[in-house]
Amino acid sequence: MAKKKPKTKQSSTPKFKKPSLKLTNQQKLIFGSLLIILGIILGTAFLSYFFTGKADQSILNEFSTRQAEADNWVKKLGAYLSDIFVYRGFGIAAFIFSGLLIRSGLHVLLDINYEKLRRHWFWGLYIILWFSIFFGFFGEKHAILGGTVGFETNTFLQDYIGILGVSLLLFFGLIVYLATRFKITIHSFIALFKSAKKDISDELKSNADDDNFAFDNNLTEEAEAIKAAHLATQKEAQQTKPKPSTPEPVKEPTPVVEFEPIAKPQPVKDIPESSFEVTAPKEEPIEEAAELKIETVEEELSETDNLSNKLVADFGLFDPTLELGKYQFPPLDLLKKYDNEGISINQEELEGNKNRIVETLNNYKIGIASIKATIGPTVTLYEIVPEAGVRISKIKNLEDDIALSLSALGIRIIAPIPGKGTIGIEVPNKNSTIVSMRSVIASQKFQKSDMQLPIAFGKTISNETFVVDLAKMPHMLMAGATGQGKSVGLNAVLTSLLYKKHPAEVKFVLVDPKKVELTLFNKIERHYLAKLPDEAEAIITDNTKVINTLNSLCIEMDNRYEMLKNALCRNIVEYNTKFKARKLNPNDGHAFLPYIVLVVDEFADLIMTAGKEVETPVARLAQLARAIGIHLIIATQRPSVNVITGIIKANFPARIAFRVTSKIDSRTILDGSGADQLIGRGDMLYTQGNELVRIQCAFVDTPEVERIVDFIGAQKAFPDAHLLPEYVGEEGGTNLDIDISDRDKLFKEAAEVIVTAQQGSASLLQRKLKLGYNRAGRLIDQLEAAGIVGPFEGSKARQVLVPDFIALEQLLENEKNN
Ligand SMILES: Nc1ncnc2c1ncn2[C@@H]1O[C@H](COP(=O)(O)OP(=O)(O)OP(=O)(O)O)[C@@H](O)[C@H]1O
Repeated sequence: MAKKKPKTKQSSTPKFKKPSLKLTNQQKLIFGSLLIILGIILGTAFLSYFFTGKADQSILNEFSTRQAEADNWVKKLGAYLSDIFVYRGFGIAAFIFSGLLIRSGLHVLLDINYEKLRRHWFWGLYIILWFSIFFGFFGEKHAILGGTVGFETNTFLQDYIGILGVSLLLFFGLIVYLATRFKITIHSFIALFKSAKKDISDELKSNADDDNFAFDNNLTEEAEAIKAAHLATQKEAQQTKPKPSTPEPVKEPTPVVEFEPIAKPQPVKDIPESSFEVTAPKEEPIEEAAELKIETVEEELSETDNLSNKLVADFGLFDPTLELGKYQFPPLDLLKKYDNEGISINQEELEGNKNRIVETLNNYKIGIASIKATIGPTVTLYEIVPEAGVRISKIKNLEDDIALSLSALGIRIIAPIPGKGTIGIEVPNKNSTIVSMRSVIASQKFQKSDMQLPIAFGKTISNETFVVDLAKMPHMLMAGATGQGKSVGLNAVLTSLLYKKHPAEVKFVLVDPKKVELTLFNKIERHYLAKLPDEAEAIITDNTKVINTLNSLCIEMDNRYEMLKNALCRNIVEYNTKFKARKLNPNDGHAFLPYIVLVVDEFADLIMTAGKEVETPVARLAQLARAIGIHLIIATQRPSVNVITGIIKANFPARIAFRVTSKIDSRTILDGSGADQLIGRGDMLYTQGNELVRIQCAFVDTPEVERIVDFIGAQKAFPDAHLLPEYVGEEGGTNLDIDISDRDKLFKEAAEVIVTAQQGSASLLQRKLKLGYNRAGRLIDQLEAAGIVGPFEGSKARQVLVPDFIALEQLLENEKNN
């Protein structure tokens, strides 16, 4: 705000301003329609000139004589204007003037961006001149084609550079036009030839899908080239091998929608002064300010936008689901209906419980002003308003007494209920009802949700379906003693995503040390799972492989951040939207990014066996991965502090607790008690940092999951699971042919340190070069790859294979020459 520009203009360029912006709506209507009418008059006159031009020649000198009559459809004015624009001017290219006028009228009428209009005029005049000079070649016989300007300019140029020179000049002009206007590059031509070659071979192989080809034939050349690149990258992104047959089903082109430029963050210096001026809050209405700001940003973006708009107009938005275009989501029928679904109210039980609560509280001299019951699937919430003057802590302390009087497990007192001003007592129902997965998936709330990664967990105490967005959580910690519903909870999460997300949009990395819980999902490996390259199984059951996978996810995260940075996007949603709008070129390394959900079923086991090696990448992912679409779900039976360490806890704001056995466990997971008072069988507490919500988790049984994965597994899949980046562990040792260009900047210095000390240890590098362990370790790997140190020898330092500096210099020199 403080930076808002004072009214004084700086001495710099009083640049070409846009005065017409201030037209009122009435003025816009008048001026816009005038321009359109002028354009039509001009077009009609020009057209008529081709038929009546000769006849009208005689009256050109009698413009002021009223009796002289012209044959032109727009009479004397038409004849006169046509003579100037067509005959004396630019020949048939003069029609472009009429087009430009009509376009200008539309811009004024519809208040479309004026900057764009300026460009249209510029390029319009450029084309007029180009065509006029080009047709000047035929000027002697057909003067009307190029007009006098075209003919004269052409012959003038010919006098100096000859026919060949003029032709080459025109060709150059064409290249300038295509390259500047449509951003055509030599690569697009190459891609075009490649795609044309591929098209021909495809056509030879199968003549099917006439529609697609008909559509393809309509494509402009450069658009086709980029489409080819898009399709190629789409496949690459899915790590597919080239498929021999079956041409991709191409979507119907969608109608062009007037584009809305996405405001990119701009370096301050690039924003012209005017945009600061208009954002001054007091002086300008908000819409006006926004409009102008968009314009200035657009100036920069316009060329890319032009191309992407054109591509979108030609092919529609990029559709990541196209490769599995015929994929069908699992139908609801695969999920089971339960008989005891739906809440049945047992009036007697309600009354009984109410009376007992009132009695117990009365026994302790606590009066109640009112009491109200809300019946949920497993528990009923009694909300009481105590009489004035009753201390809340007094009621809270009576938890055990109330439990005793009600002779029920799992009583929880919420005092007070946040935001309600009442005290809640949750009492389990005698006959709990099952919340079926089917009912929550079928709910409007889930079906209509527009969340990125919606998860239908179950139902709240007021019997509402509870749907949350995993993308917003952004990571989830799940704890619960054995047999309390964790695995069912994980299945509910996965099922929700399977019902809502296309295989191209989300990928799971499943870690299941118990080896049984998630095995079922093997069937959808090529649809939904992600794995390390060269791994046979996508579901990870071996702890050492988990470490590699986690590190590989870290690499994926870094790669994605790089892509986002290059695309000037802040998160995956912006990035994917931009990619779909074809504003990001796959040739620049861009690709559609699916969400990645990492599910670890037994985290305690992992931490016990691998400790820091697991904790570090998990913490790193949890801290950083939210913006780039990697989300973690970690489940554990033992929510003790050495499993859920401080750093992990701090980065998992969303927590789910099923029943745990002790208050301490409850505190570890929820930062408070409550989980120890749950009744099990899917009864859970959910928190996302603030209040606790009690939920009955939806029940999805193994046969149901089996039916779903069978249904998906039977459909056409990607050729392989989604491949994560390769990660070579410290003991990996196999992938030592590290590229010279990928070497650490300190490689040479490190080599000198090692050779001087004749001792190949990472800790030496850490000390001498002041490096972290990871970087020092990487350097040692690179030194091994270069043959400067020997292989890993356990606790001993590695052998140094280069005796002195001179040998080292020689070795490095030789490397360069190879
Ligand atoms: N939401 C639910 N509704 C009804 N019953 C449930 C629900 N969740 C779990 N159960 C019951 O509890 C049993 C155990 O659940 P589950 O296998 O999910 O436990 P778990 O916490 O994963 O145990 P473990 O850690 O030993 O694998 C289920 O077989 C089922 O009978």
